[in-house]
Amino acid sequence: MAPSAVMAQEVPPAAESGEAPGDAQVDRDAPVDWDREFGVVRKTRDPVTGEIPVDPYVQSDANAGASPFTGEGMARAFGGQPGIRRVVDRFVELNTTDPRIKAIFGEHDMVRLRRTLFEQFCLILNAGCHYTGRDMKSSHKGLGSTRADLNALVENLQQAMRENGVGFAAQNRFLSKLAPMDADVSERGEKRLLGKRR
Ligand code: HEM
Repeated sequence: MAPSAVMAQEVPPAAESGEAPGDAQVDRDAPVDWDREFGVVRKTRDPVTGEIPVDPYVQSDANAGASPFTGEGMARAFGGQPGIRRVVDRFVELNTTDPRIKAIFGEHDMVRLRRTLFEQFCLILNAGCHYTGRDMKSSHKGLGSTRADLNALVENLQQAMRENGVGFAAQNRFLSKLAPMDADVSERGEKRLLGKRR
């Protein structure tokens, strides 16, 4: 085959200057793309919702992990949807600034959490919503949260409800809906260490 212009370009000019073959093509000052080197895939936020996409799952109200109250009493005690929104936003704020548990929330999508928590609370309180989030077991899998973390989170929820004028009886009724979820949202690390089971 006759030498072409392309083949002529492939002969490294550095060959005559003593550089190793191929060195001419390596830009030693170019920044290294470490994500590519380590195969890290970064998900970008949806430009409309601001949320980071999650793997596909089947949506169902059953994923909320508790059946709704009947009647309007609980929704009213929380101040309807606007009141539930205030409780959820404050609850998320407390959790993400609480030195005991903020590290667990650090790398996660708080835009999505605020939306799905609102839907979950609103559904359970019978305030007119559907829950579109994941079930409690799969969404908390691998977080490594313990019973102590759950206790801290419940204290924060109590504070958020108290600050937003939810009466004590309604607070306790709501917490009694969440309590059975404990095995799905936390691991019993300390209990196991102590050799005890609840
Ligand atoms: C009964 C108690 C709890 C309830 C009702 C609850 C509720 C929820 C809901 C609705 C979601 C969103 C699911 C989705 O994205 O589809 C979620 C996610 C999350 N929860 Fe909880 N949770 C509870 C306990 C906890 C505890 C104890 C911790 C840690 C201290 C925790 C940390 C998180 C984190 C970090 C996420 C985001 C997970 C992700 O982005 O993949 N949760 N939780």
